[in-house]
Amino acid sequence: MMPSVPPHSIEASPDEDRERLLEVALEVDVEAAVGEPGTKFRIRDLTKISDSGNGILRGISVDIPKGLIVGIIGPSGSGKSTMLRALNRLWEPPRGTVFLDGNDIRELDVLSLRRKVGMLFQLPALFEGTVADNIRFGPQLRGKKLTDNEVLKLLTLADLESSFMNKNGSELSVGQAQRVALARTLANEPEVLLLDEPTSALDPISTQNIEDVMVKLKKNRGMTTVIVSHSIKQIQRIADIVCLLVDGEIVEVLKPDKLSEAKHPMALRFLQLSA
Ligand SMILES: Nc1ncnc2c1ncn2[C@@H]1O[C@H](COP(=O)(O)OP(=O)(O)OP(=O)(O)O)[C@@H](O)[C@H]1O
Repeated sequence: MMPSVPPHSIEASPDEDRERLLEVALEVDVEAAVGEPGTKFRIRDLTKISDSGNGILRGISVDIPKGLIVGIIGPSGSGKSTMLRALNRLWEPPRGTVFLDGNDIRELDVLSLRRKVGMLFQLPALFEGTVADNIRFGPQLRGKKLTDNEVLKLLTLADLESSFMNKNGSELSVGQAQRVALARTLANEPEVLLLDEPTSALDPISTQNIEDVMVKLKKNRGMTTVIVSHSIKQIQRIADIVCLLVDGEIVEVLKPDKLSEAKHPMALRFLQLSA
């Protein structure tokens, strides 16, 4: 069933001028957007009501294009994490509301989904053991043992030196541990990264390292990334599109350099106070 509200939508194709596509952006009609090859996630009328009857997500409809970085910003408690967690079923969205490459994620095997759609949280939680043990963990579950060389490649990808390989997780700073968590996620060869305030506990240099990796992954691997951040500056540095979430609703979808053109009063107030 089509939602009554047209989804915010943007499409991307590696063969076409991305800037032009971003300009066209938004407000593409549902019919045209559904199943388009440039769409990674299709979200339709995603709703969550709390046990006490409050709307946590109120009919979110948006398309997440392939190969771009999508930022989600909004006031505390607006539903950003809940929306993000729906995308890999850390919270189970209702059937018929979230589609990955056109497939309802509720119909997919949840473990395969989470391999394809990796997630990083605000604070990295490493398993006991060495950095290499952590990175090998995911592939090992599928019966694949990563060689030292493969582990090194993942470390490099996450901007860590080879000397980290045999360090124990407990010896690392939060910023280094976050990059190991990223390498561990990348070991599963995800197509999408979900990042929930991944740098809010990091210093500016570690933050920049993680941001650089995100941008490199987009450029070199066509990674689709959805990042929740409280930092509008961060979103402006790395995102291609930004969704403004207020009180469980996406009230604006804009290019990051057009944030000042937001019209929704709450969104405007939030942007002014966060600037
Ligand atoms: N399982 C739940 N049961 C009841 N209420 C919940 C549940 N999960 C989240 N909430 C409520 O839903 C609202 C949205 O929470 P969420 O964590 O998604 O917001 P957020 O925008 O990510 O907030 P923040 O920026 O503070 O992290 C909040 O009011 C929260 O208290």
